[in-house]
This record gives sequence, structure tokens and C-alpha cells, in this order.
Amino acid sequence: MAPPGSSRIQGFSTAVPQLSEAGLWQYKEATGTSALDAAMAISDVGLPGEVPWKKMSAEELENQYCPSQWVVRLGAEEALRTYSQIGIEATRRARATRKSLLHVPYGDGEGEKVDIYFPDEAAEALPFFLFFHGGYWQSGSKDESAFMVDPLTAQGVAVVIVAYDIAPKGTLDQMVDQVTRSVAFVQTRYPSNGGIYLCGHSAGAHLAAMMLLANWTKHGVTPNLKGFFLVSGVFDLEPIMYTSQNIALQLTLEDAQRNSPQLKVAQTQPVDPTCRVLVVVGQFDSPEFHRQSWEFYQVLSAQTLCQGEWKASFEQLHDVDHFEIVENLTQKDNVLTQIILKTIFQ
Ligand SMILES: N[C@@H](CC(=O)c1ccccc1NC=O)C(=O)O
Repeated sequence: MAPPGSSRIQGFSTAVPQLSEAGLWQYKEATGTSALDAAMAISDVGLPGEVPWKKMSAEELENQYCPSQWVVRLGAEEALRTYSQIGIEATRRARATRKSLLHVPYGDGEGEKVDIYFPDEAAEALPFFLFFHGGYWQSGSKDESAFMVDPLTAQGVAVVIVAYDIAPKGTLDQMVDQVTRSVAFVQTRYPSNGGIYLCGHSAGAHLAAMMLLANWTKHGVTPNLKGFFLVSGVFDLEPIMYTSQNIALQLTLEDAQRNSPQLKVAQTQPVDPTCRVLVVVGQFDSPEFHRQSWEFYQVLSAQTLCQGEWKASFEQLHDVDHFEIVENLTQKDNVLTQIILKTIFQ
């Protein structure tokens, strides 16, 4: 299927001129500017209101939505391998050293499980931090995603790593429903929690952002949501339809639109007006990932101005790529770890 507004594209390799010839990758290589600058330069090229990805070749779009291609410190495969190794090791360590409840069901489905890691010291109103892993809704698991357990539990935060049914077993609608039920489950099981904070990475940031739209009355419980940390996320799913990621996902335009918080969040408002939303992206994320985060922040904060609603902020994290941004959450002195702790304990 060709992106609307572009020339015909067959498969994933036919080049449509315009952006492809001076593609963003080459732009970044040649100029040494950050991916954000590259994204800004591209948006300067486009007409007002125009969507830059619609002018890209299929090849360029594929590249923009392949995070490992933008890693500068390592080759793509090595970056993916390192990410997985760090996640596995952090999970092994969390399970060996922290008080935990593993594979706790939040629903009847085989894949509907959470791992809960507790601080050593008991506290009355324990804050809960839920993490939704990335992997383009088709890879990753809770069993290799306990990155932040050590530094957060050490400071008195309970960490919940959530499993959901990735594609092709799960559809995107099912994943959103599962994540919604996992949040409701935590509230029901720990009703005197000191706040529920949702964090997701990449595809997981999309799932976390969908919780801004959730209809909690349908779930019989309103979670005590105090903060969202949306790390290198995708908030408008339409471009994903035209990449190889859609082979497993099989998103139709209706599926993509229904599940795009970018299109829906303007119609929502927080239950708790103090609830914070941090949109964060890595310096070495691709220009499309920068654009996705920036535009989502813009729609959230435009709404704040009009209605006094979501308290949103935006951060570009210096010197990190799509994978390091989460790998570094294993470290207590990392900037994002510190931002998270400050938000929780402000
Ligand atoms: N095949 C992708 C993998 C990927 O996108 C990814 C891998 C681990 C965690 C998050 C990812 N991206 C979004 O969910 C790549 O090569 O970058």
C-alpha cells in the first residue's frame, strides 16, 4: 500500500524522489547535526500542515522507523544484542536481589502476567511504576525488561513489569486492552498506593500513551495515575502501516487511527490535574521519532494552554540512542532515572 500523497510504491524498496535523494541519514552524516535538527530542517522544507513522512520513499520510511539503523556507537545488530543482554542481566539481578512476586496474573489469558518488584523497606503509600516494554508490538517480553528495578526499588518505588500478547498472537486493540487491565489490576490490588506512574519505551510508550485515553469507568476502577514517562515513542501509527513492521501487525487505516493517541488525546482530560506527562526522546533517535515525540508533546501542551489539562513536558536526552535511553535506566545517577525519581518524590 502506498502512503497517501506519495507516488506509487511497490514493496519496500521503490524510491520516490524528494526526500530520499538527500535522505535524512545522509543529511545527518554530512552535516553532523542532531536528528532533531534534521527533523526541523525537513519540516521547514514541507508546506505548513504537511506531513513529512508522506513524501518519503518506502526505503527512507523503513529506515526512519528502524531504530537500530540510527545507533552510532555500535552496528545495528550489536546494538540490538547489547540491549537484550542488558535487559536479561537486569532482570536476573532484580529477581535474585529484590523481594518480588513473579508471573502474577492480571487476567485469564496465558500472556496476561506482571512481575512486581518491591523495595526492601515497607511503606504505607508505596508509589507504583509500571513499565511496558518496546519491540514494535512484536518482540520483547517482561522477562528481559526489568531495566529500572534496581535504582527505583532502592529509592522506595515498587516496579511492575507488564507482559502483553505481542503480534501475531495479539492485535493492537488486544494489547491496549491488556495494558488497560494491567493498570486497573495494580490499582485494585494496591488501593492505598502512593501514585501510579506509567512508563513505556518505543511501542510500549505508545501503549502507555493510550492510557491517557482509557475509559476507566468501563473497568470499574479509576487508577491513581500521577505520571507518564513516554520514552522514544510512536504516537501516530499511520506511517507504521507502510513499513515492514506491518507484516506482523496487519494494521488497517482504521486500526491505526483508532490506536493513535496523537489524533485522540486532544479530546481527553486527566482525572487528576496534577498528573504529569513527560515526552522524552534520545538525541540519536531518528528524525521521525523526534517528530513523533515533539508533535505529541505539542498536542498535549496546546491542550494545556486552552483547558488547563495535561501537565506535559518534553526532553531530548543528550548523547543517547533508542536503546541506550532505556539501558541507562539500570543506573541510579542517569538523567532519566533522576527525572523519574524527582517526579515521583517531588
Ligand atoms: N527491529 C527493530 C527493533 C526495535 O524497533 C525495537 C527493539 C527493542 C525495543 C524497542 C524497539 N523499537 C520499538 O518498539 C530495529 O532494528 O530497530
